[in-house]
Amino acid sequence: MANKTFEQLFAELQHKAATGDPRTSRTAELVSQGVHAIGKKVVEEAAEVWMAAEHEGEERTAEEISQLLYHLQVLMTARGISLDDVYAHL
Ligand SMILES: N=c1c2ncn([C@@H]3O[C@H](COP(=O)(O)OP(=O)(O)OP(=O)(O)O)[C@@H](O)[C@H]3O)c2ncn1[C@@H]1O[C@H](COP(=O)(O)O)[C@@H](O)[C@H]1O
Repeated sequence: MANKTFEQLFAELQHKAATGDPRTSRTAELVSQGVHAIGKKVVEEAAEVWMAAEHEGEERTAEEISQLLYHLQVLMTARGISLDDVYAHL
């Protein structure tokens, strides 16, 4: 049961990055920290996906994947890359 789709999350993050308060929005906080800090989170979350897939269950792995997808979307937002920009390469 999904809380939201990939596209819905991306739209929410665009709004948070533009209007969110870094004190209350994780997205606004990360975007204010910049691409370098967000990139480190992407690498960290990717490693956690790998470890979960190899050593933990499906639910834990899915949770880690959701965190990686979130941080990738934050990186896209910070760089001004749209979903269509990415879909064009799929
Ligand atoms: N999907 C997510 C999401 N996934 C992961 N995270 C963040 O990523 C963290 C998980 O990474 P870590 O375990 O490394 O957390 P941490 O150790 O506290 O991170 P550090 O500060 O130490 O780097 C979580 O604690 C969240 O802060 C997310 N933060 C927000 N969202 C969604 O994004 C939308 C906008 O959220 P806000 O910008 O916070 O309003 C909402 O729909 C949220 O549900």
